[in-house]
Amino acid sequence: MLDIARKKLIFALDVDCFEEAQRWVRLLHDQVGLFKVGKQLFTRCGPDVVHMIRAEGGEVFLDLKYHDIPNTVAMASAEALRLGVRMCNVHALGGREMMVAAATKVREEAAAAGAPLPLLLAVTILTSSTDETLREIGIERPVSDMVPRLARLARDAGMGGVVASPQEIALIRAACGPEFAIVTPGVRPADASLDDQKRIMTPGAAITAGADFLVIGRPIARASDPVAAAAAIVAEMAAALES
Ligand SMILES: O=c1ccn([C@@H]2O[C@H](COP(=O)(O)O)[C@@H](O)[C@H]2O)c(=O)[nH]1
Repeated sequence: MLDIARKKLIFALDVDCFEEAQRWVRLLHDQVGLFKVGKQLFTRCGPDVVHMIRAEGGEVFLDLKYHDIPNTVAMASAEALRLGVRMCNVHALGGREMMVAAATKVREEAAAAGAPLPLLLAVTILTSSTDETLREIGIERPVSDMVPRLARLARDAGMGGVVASPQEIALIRAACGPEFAIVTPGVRPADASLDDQKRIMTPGAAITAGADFLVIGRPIARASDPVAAAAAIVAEMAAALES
């Protein structure tokens, strides 16, 4: 069960230099299933960091959350495919036409190249957001309405899953069924700092709720012993999978 749990843990590589990213990959390679490359590291290091992780034997979630006109997002998603990432994502708030364009382009390009299809994810509502955040930008519906609504839109547009808080897993499963992938940041061990995360759950509770993958960064990166912190999270996930 520990192996299954480990494969579900994604470490957020939120660092600002290539060498530090490589140190983390080497340190945590046996503890986690994937490494997430986000805006900070990709803006600093570009595709080289993705190539490095793959050369080290790791798999990559390219978390660039594309949100632009449909053609731009489709072309950017095709570039993500060419990098050989296992997962990449767009913002569901970019709308149906944008998601259809991305999903269609990635499928066509993967088929033409004989390349494996990455898991295309749509970010629903960021885990740092609350109902109040939505009201501030003119969205009167609560997070608990918006997340399943965006998840359904993403599924119908051809996305393979969503990024959401573990708090919304039951709503997403009811809207989109058991096969639709749910990747959850906003995960905090019971004694960890929440940082800027607002809609959180513990690793065990997220697994029990049905998360397919957990994204965790600072609780591991800022621990005095990151390997032990990752191992403790994996053990908590494994215990939840067993029960
Ligand atoms: O809704 C979202 C979408 C993406 N993220 C990303 O996940 C990690 C979380 O890191 P922690 O240090 O564990 O908070 C981070 O890279 C975010 O960009 C998210 O948190 N919420």
